[in-house]
Amino acid sequence: MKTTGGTDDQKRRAGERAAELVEDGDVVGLGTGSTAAHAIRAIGRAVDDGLDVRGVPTSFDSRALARRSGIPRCSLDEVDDVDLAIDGADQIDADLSAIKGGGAAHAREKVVDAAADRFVVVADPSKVAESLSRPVPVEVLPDALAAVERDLEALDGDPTLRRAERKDGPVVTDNGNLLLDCDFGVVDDPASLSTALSGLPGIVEHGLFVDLVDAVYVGTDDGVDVRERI
Ligand SMILES: O=C(CO)[C@H](O)[C@H](O)COP(=O)(O)O
Repeated sequence: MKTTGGTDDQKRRAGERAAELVEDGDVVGLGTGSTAAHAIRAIGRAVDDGLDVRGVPTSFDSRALARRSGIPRCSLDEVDDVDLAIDGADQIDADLSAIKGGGAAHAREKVVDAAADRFVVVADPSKVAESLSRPVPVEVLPDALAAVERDLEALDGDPTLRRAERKDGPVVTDNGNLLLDCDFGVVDDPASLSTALSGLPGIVEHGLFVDLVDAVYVGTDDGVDVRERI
């Protein structure tokens, strides 16, 4: 379910510009995916140069990259506050609602990103859309799979179990759960759908991020377009 429309240079520009927002003493949410990885590497270089930060990883991969980049790490329950979170997205609309979870990490991402005083999405231009229309990743307790599939269909969704690429069987998240990618077509009202999904028993977390994003940094071929929540 990864989206790969943008170039690595576009992603790098977005990630590196967002990393410049990090200030000495900050606690920073470290997002997941190829664009957030550029931010993590840039923060690591700043740590080498003396910046004092702690990173709260959002996934196994972002924790490993933070370690390799030399960023001191902590968990959310060890800090009173997250100053800034930098994370990628699979699609982002004109109101800065986003779909996340292409890397199956949206449950922890939502907890960390929502805890941040400021949440900045880093993206390439292929992620920007007028309306959300990609399938929404839904993390599900394994025992609840069939019941959640039925509930999603009742919401006019078309769920597909995400399968692993390099093994037979389903994707298992960092939290030991399964993933349904649920196609709702064009999502006319992300807030209502988000509320409906959050109310379904067996759903651990879904990938609709509504009213959470403060700014989007879109890396282009020659710079970075910044969109701030108004
Ligand atoms: O939500 C995510 C992981 O769960 C990622 O942030 C999202 O998939 C974007 O990844 P990339 O920057 O590699 O396109």
